[in-house]
Amino acid sequence: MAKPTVDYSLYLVTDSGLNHPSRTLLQSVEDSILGGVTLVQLREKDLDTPAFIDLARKVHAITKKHNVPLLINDNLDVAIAIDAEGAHVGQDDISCVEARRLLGPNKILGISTGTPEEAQKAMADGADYIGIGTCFMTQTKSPKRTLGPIGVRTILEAIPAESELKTVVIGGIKHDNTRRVVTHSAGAHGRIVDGIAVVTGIVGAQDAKVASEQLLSEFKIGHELATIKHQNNVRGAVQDGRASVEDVIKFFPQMLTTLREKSPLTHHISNYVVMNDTANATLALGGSPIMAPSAVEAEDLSKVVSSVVLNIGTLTDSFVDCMYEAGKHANAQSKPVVFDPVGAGATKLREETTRKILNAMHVDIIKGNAGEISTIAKIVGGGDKAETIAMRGVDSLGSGFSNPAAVVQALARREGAVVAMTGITDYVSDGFRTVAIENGHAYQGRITGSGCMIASSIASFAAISPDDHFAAAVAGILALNLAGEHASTRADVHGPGTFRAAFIDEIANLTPQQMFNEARIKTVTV
Ligand SMILES: Nc1ncnc2c1ncn2[C@@H]1O[C@H](COP(=O)(O)OP(=O)(O)OP(=O)(O)O)[C@@H](O)[C@H]1O
Ligand SMILES: Cc1ncsc1CCO
Repeated sequence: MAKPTVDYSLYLVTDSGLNHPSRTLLQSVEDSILGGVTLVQLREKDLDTPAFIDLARKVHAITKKHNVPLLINDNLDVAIAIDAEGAHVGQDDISCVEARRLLGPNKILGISTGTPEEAQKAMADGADYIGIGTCFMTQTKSPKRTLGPIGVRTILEAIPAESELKTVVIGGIKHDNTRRVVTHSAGAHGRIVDGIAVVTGIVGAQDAKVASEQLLSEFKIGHELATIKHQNNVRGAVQDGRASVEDVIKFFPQMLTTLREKSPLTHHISNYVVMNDTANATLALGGSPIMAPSAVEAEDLSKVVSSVVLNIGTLTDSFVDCMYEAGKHANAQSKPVVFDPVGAGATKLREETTRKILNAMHVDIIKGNAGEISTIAKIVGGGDKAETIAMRGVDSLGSGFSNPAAVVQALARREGAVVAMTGITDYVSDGFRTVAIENGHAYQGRITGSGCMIASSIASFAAISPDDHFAAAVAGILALNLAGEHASTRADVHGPGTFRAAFIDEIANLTPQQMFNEARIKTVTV
């Protein structure tokens, strides 16, 4: 028989130990197929071969009835005995070459991979597909390190665009992270995972049919979004409906007026150093802050706030737990998330936390100084050849990137986010529109938290500009830079201390018209 064509979209991997107590494994398998599962793998680590064969025959009867291929985990004898459609092997099991020899050319063969090298070897050794994982921590495996969508992307990018090798992602995939995993792991050359492999999310569910329906629907949405993102990147042009930079600037006075009328509430998980200043800057601008670092209230808050700021300045485990919760709920409710990776390059903990946050949620706007942005470029990779900018503590050292506009534009495209990089000149890009903002005053660099206040200002503008976060980021920076300029010329400002107070005053005094008249913003063509 010829090798069956396989739809990898929703791949059920069974585990008797995790099956919901109210259902038998056979019931879960059938329910999941009725809910849309397209491929089944029978994984039984503790059964001897005769018992495994017995169970496999029963499962096979169900999968055959519904025309869904069945693969057997690890035990090739079982796969051959029941004439399953194929097998899946791990890195420590029988080799891929040997498995192919035993199965013959017309059976489906998959192998688990966790590195680009393993993926390339699987391709050379004749695998049909690879399982890429572990993506997130799971009940079934406790790996030393999880890949996250960023790690999955690195593996996808190691597979040549023309290769027919199929890919599924595995490890902790649930309906509420599927969309993000699929979109965020999509490779620069356009490769998107062909499917999601799920264990607990299906067999552990009381209703495996409903769980499968939800997962399949999320996978399809994620796949479509990833395809659109790739097409936009390839097109490389301003997308239809995206306002030009000139039009964006013309609209700034109206944006400030709207912000003051609506006074959007922003959930801040910020640092101890700047918490008071960022709250006051938000109020002075016209927004409304709530500083709430407990994970316990993050879900409740997500229902009432209009945007979220995540700032890792004074990092503790409990702050980070709250960031995951707040980010997850904000994503689910389409509320913009602004990420301020304070000091990201300064220590391993900050770099790892930055990686985890980028993996755990979709960040709409990334705001950082050159050192922080260079660390993120290093984490997410992708060949934009960003130089490494050193940091000392939370401050960026040196004169910055040789081509800062190219760095922010490349990072924005790669992350599908708006990237704002502060410094003497600030750069903002959504991957298509890239600007340099010349406003601002050196005094801002002499007080702590002026970058953090900018993240708050961006979040207030993002709340009233849900369809254009690029406009929000530029407006957010401009507003505070104008306030910095105005404060610096005041007769009562004699140094950083008096500047700090005057700065808050001038944020409040800013007029909508100044947002247009005094803007020194230019488009940069990369
Ligand atoms: N010399 C300068 N001239 C003009 N503007 C400046 C200057 N230094 C800083 N700024 C402005 O200060 C703001 C904060 O930028 P900066 O890069 O200093 O942030 P940061 O290092 O993240 O700050 P922090 O960590 O203290 O919050 C930006 O809007 C930037 O334009
Ligand atoms: C100085 C400092 N240290 C941790 S956070 C912070 C404020 C600047 O972000």
